[in-house]
Amino acid sequence: MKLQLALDLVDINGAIEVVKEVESHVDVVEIGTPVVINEGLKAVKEVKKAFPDMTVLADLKIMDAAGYEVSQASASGADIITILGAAEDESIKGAVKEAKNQGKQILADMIAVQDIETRAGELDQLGVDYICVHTGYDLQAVGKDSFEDLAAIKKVVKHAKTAIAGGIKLETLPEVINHNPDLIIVGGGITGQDDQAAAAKQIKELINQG
Ligand SMILES: O=C([C@H](O)CO)[C@H](O)[C@H](O)COP(=O)(O)O
Repeated sequence: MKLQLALDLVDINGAIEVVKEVESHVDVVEIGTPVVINEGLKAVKEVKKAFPDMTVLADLKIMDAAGYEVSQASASGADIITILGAAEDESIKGAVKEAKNQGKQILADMIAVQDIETRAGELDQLGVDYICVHTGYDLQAVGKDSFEDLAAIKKVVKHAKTAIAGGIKLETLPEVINHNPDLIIVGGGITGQDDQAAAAKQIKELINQG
């Protein structure tokens, strides 16, 4: 199980400062959708330039023009790029093809997918590298989580790695770990803490203990 730090509510300098604090405890750094909306792919480029050995994920949540958008994120230094699981199969295929050409990976985000199990099976066949169950901010606000969805996709996914995101904190981490996803994505559970390095360290230690 790997740990991905999601950076959503920072600017480029803020992102670099957070990564400096926590880099030895995280495996992947996510440039979150709000950061890309505010700063563009320059945010991906600058973070990758500052931390060339770090795996950087660009959370573009692609819905269309997938091959082109993957090519642009890849040129900016992203190692993993996200597409919405709800996108058309043609878009998924375009993203996977371009990522393979560039030696990059695709994470399909299942946010707002209704039939999670069926779609996860299809995405697995379409060749995405990760399938991520995700309770976004707006559903977190009404008390939802993604544990059942993770169990559902683990039943059908044969090739892709599994991931979970959305409101994961130290208190909910044991339940996440019990489900054994390949990638655990934590944003506010680290960035919202007074001591971000200590929070990341504690989370990583728990993950390593399995
Ligand atoms: O993808 C995310 C969200 O849609 C905003 O872009 C977050 O990165 C993801 O939910 C992880 O962040 P936390 O929920 O704060 O852990």
